[in-house]
Amino acid sequence: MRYLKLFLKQHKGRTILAVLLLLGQVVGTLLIPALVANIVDHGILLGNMGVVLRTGVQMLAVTFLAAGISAWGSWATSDLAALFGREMRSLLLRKSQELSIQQFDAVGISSMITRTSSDITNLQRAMGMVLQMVVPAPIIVVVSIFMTTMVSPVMAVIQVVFMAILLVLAALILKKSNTLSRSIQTRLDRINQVVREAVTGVRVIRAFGNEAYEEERSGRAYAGYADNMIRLNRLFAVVNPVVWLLMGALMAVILSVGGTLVLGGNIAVGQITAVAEYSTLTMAYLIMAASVLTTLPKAGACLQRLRELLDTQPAVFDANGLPVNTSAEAAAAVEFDHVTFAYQGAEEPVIHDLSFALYPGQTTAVIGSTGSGKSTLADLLLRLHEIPSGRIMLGGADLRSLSQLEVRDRIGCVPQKAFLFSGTIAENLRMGRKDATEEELWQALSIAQAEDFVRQLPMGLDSPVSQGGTNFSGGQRQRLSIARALVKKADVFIFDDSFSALDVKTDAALRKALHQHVTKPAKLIIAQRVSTIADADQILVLDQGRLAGAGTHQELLECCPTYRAIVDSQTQRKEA
Ligand SMILES: Nc1ncnc2c1ncn2[C@@H]1O[C@H](COP(=O)(O)OP(=O)(O)OP(=O)(O)O)[C@@H](O)[C@H]1O
Repeated sequence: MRYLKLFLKQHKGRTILAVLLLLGQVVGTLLIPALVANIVDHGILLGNMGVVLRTGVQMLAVTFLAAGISAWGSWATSDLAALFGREMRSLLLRKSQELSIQQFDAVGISSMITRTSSDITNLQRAMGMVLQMVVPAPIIVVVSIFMTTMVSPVMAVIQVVFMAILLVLAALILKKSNTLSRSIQTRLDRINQVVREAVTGVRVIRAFGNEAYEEERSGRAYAGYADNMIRLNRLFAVVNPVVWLLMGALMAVILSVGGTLVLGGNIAVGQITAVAEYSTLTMAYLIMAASVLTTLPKAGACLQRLRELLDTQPAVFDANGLPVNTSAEAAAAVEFDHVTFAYQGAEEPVIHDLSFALYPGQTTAVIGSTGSGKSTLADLLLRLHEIPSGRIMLGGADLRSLSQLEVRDRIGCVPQKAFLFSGTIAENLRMGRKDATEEELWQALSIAQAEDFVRQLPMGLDSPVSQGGTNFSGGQRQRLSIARALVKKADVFIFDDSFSALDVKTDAALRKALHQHVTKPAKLIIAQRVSTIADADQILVLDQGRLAGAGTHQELLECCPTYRAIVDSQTQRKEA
């Protein structure tokens, strides 16, 4: 609700305009029955043609005016609702960028997509309908009851009784639909998840002949959703007949009582017509309002899911105002100082008391068995997680005293999974630096050993990249993602297992080019292949998050059993 209130406050002008237009529409609607009573009682019954014509023209004018205002009102409310949707989506996107990787993973990609698409669409729709159908209802009800009381208090009581029955019915349905509506969005999350997995994992599914299992799994997700929807629709299926029944009954009672009053000479015929119209109007607006209200639990559940996310405090945040404690004599580009880190819920830290430094112009390699914490190390340097103990210095400044933007601006990273965005090659390369010239892009491609294949593409730098970069091979994707990082003018480059999809020759050529052309920044190469890292200035050997050794290839061969074991395992594999 807070976000809704905030939005309405921020867009006070538009909100007031929408409400005023709705009021205009209501006034127009309420004027018609009064004019009808006038035309019947003072025109038709008295045979006064002048009144009939004048009132007829007035009715036409009011109808046209009300229709115009109503159209403008609908446009204004739809506009407001669309703006609300847009702002909520922006807020959500901003928040998803602020959350730490662990917090993001806890929400899940599928749920994030459902929240950004379906949840906000539901809210947007609900907002438009509330403004158009719920807000006018109380005014119509009050004015109708007042006007009916003026004609006959008995008929006003009849109106109130029928309204009460309708409201009780709506409340019962609302209560029942509440639980169902809440679980629908969660089931939609599940559908999103299975469909996403089935689509992105289509190759694996086919390779393993798992189509039947996937079909069964998605079938279960669809059935769960459909089951809930069917139950909800069944509930609403009784609403229409009951409503028509109530309307019919109300008309019958109003006309019978009204007829008796006319025959008794207590009221005029036209007044019954007006009361009948007021009753129809009131019931119609109440029904519309009630039908909107029945959708509110679903919108409420959506709002709750969005609030959960928007209210989450990012685990990693910028320490605004903290002095940047740069030590002037810092020689290291990066320094890990007794860093320990554990994932949430894990019993053991994944990084234990780790200390090392990266120096400008030097290449540091990290090697270790799978799961030894190599990628986590890179993530910590990018400040994707907050460290509970120790400190990481970037250019002599504690990472925590720098803004996340600055940290990521000074680091060029090639993640383990080469991911490209849909667009063109040039657009992907310019992600790190918008103003990079074509010459700089070609230079980065050349170092990344990607120049040849890009030059062979008919559209060169403007060649299209499909979502995730699936129109390129694994090795091409990796080289493009290396080039993308190199376009950035960074102090530190991280290559997280980025050479694994390259053949040994390309791997060697790439490292040679890096050595020749990327001379000033510090380079951190995470790798599995000893051949990739053997010529590094410094090699760090990780073993279950602990530093098992540090030194050059030769030094480690002599004094680090873990490194020797890795080297032996790879040489034996080659010999075998
Ligand atoms: N988001 C996460 N939540 C919980 N545990 C995680 C998460 N990411 C990694 N881990 C755990 O942390 C440990 C280290 O993972 P990490 O990815 O850093 O290893 P790695 O050395 O890079 O492995 P690989 O060479 O296979 O890429 C693993 O045991 C892994 O299960």
